[in-house]
Amino acid sequence: MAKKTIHDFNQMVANGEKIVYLTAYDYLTAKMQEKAGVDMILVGDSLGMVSLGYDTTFPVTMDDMIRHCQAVRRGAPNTFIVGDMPYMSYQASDEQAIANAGRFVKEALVDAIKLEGGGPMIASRIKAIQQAGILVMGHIGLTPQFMGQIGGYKAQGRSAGDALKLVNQAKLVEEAGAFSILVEGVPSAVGKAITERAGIPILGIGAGPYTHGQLLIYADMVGFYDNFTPKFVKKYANVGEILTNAFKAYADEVRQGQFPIDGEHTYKMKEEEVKEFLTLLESQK
Ligand SMILES: Nc1nc(=O)c2c([nH]1)NC[C@@H]1CN(c3ccc(C(=O)N[C@@H](CCC(=O)O)C(=O)O)cc3)CN21
Ligand SMILES: CC(C)C(=O)C(=O)O
Ligand SMILES: [Mg+2]
Repeated sequence: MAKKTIHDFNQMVANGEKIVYLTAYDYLTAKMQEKAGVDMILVGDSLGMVSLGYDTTFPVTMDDMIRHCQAVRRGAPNTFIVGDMPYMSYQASDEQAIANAGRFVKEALVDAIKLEGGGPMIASRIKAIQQAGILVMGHIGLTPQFMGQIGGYKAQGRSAGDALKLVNQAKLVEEAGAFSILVEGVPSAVGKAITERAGIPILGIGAGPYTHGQLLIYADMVGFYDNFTPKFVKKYANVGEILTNAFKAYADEVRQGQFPIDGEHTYKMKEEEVKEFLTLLESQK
């Protein structure tokens, strides 16, 4: 299937078709997701937590993101890929934001970038990157790069006043030129209000069923990442358990000499070569 474009995503919204969005961080996973027909892949800075083992997304660097976006691109050459701008790769200035967004496109051939926030400074960054010719996805609600100010990974927009602020942030991000917005960790009523008022595709993660599409962290929905599981995750498989059992079975068989089996998992040598080999060994004594 041909790679989808923003026109396809806008058409899907017009037709009432949901947009399927998942994160991926490596070649193998991206390949499976493309095969499964996922519409859009996010190489999230959750990479830092899910693949690199940090407790937060803060330590993730541009070089980390570029390397993993390249791997995902190789695995999913025909899927729309969004690169997530890591902490401090766009905050300092519009110029810094354009330069780093440009690296994602130039070095990893992503289709769009995403950045967190809904205030006037972020609106300026979105406008600058968009005017440089790059598609920008906004990200509001539970924004992990603001976790210090939020006070942890907590749902947002749970009071009437905070909910209204999020609706207004979505407007600001859309007006700044974002082609789509990801809304994370908000009550369904807030996801619904933002979606109904938007002129661009609204994607949700933990934002209820009314958004134009859904995102999950792939490692959560297959039961791979187990440090914590957000409330909004549904587990579709238990890959962590399957892999752990496979590793245990391998360990047992190696220890008991049951693996490898000679003749099955081994290289063969012609009979005459073995004979000559033994003679050579003998004559070397
Ligand atoms: N593996 C993984 N999945 C994610 O969804 C995710 C990441 N990592 N890393 C970056 C952010 C952090 N996110 C998180 C992390 C934790 C909760 C969580 O545990 N929430 C609790 C309490 C919510 C509250 O206090 O309001 C929950 O029960 O959902 C939610 C989103 C979403 N993102
Ligand atoms: C949690 C999602 C929205 C994200 O930004 C990421 O995967 O980094
Ligand atoms: Mg992120």
